[in-house]
Amino acid sequence: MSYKITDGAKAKQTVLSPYTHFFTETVEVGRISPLLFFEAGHSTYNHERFYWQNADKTMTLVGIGHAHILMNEKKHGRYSDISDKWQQLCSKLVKEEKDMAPVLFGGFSYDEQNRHHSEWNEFPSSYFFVPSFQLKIADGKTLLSVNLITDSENATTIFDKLREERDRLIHIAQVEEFDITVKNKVIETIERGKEKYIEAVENVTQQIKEGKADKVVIARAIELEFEQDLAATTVLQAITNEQQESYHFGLQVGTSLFFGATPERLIEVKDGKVYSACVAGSIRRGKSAKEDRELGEELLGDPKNREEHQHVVSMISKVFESYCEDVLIPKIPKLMKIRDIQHLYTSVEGSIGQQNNIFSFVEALHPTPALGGVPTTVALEMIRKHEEMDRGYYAAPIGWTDASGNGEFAVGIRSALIQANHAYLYAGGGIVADSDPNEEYDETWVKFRPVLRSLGGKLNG
Ligand SMILES: C=C(O[C@@H]1C=C(C(=O)O)C=C[C@H]1O)C(=O)O
Ligand SMILES: [Mg+2]
Repeated sequence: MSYKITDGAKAKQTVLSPYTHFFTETVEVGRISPLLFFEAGHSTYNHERFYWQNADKTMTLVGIGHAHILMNEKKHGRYSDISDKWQQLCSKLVKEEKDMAPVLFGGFSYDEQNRHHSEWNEFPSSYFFVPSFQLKIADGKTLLSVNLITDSENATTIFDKLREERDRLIHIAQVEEFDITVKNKVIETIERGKEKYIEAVENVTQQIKEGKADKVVIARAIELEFEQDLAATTVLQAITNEQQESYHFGLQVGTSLFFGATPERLIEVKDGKVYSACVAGSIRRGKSAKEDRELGEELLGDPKNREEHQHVVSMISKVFESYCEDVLIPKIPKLMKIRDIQHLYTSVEGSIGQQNNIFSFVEALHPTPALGGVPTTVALEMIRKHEEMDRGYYAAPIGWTDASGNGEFAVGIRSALIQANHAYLYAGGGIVADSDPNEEYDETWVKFRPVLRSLGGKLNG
């Protein structure tokens, strides 16, 4: 058996047998740039990598190679399926290490009941993997782990080879140069179904006025074609420089890369505490500090945006009230200012109840009314009917968990999918009774900006 166990999303998952063991070894190393480590995996593990950095930069994770893939195409029970499989894997851990560092990284599609033939064909309903080589920068330490999940009798020999490979990757990351000056050249920008989008917003607004729903988030996509194929590391490098105060993520599935810079946390579990965030309601940044402050005040006092926001607060509060103790949610939103946009923001925290793990929170929360609507089921029906696209992993949970149950999922907005020389960008907005289609259209352009700029595209709107 070689240490490259699988090949892309279509590969078989290793079958767990009574003889399967999950071997892991973590060493502390000198400083390594996470992006250079990601790049070091380029030639051998081109389609088997992930990148993650949380918004306050206290957790950076890079994964290279597939030690094990967990995925499913389930319409029901997909969260507990991944959770159970991860628990099973963890029960195979050979517990020689003090520090159980291995993580499971991946995501879920937005709507498992609304998949079309689209650019998302390579993405299953759920897709996670344990990387063979994992870089984790947290608590002032740079840790490198090697993970091997196997029932082979030759595990020791395989693991020795993996250690050699680890050293080779570290060496490349520390020594080789990486050209960050590459400029992508856009040769075409296609707005997909602009009229359809406007119509969808009008239609949904009308139905909200008729009392059929309170809020529905409608999204659209633009497609860019480039002169040359895009390189994953270059794209990630650009996005991390774009929007500093956000989560930066990249997930390779098949030949695609899903990446973005999202300001929105879905759920974090950390040592018995849980955190979420309500991010909804938007206005642009001002050209001067004064105008910026005025726009912020306008947003805080605007009934339409406050309504968009309050729906999110109510729903997340309900989930926290029933899943947690010591729930803490401020009564009034604050402003979250990021490079191109200001949002209304309310923090949410609680203490985790015993029965619940991170996947039960993901299941209970996704989609919040920030990306779905109120009532959720009605909103999802309207999205399926009017949006007429496959959101894929856009607006969906993406993140990681570890063997001790800690982890974090962000909402995959301000994001795009990349395939060869094409990029597909997605953005939407919360529609309520007072929404105006043209203003919503403009708001999506502001939300396209960070990803668009990182790819070298032209900014409209
Ligand atoms: C739908 C998106 O963002 C969501 C919609 C917002 C709004 O309409 O004000 C704000 C933040 C997010 O909850 C997106 O970025 O695509
Ligand atoms: Mg909005």
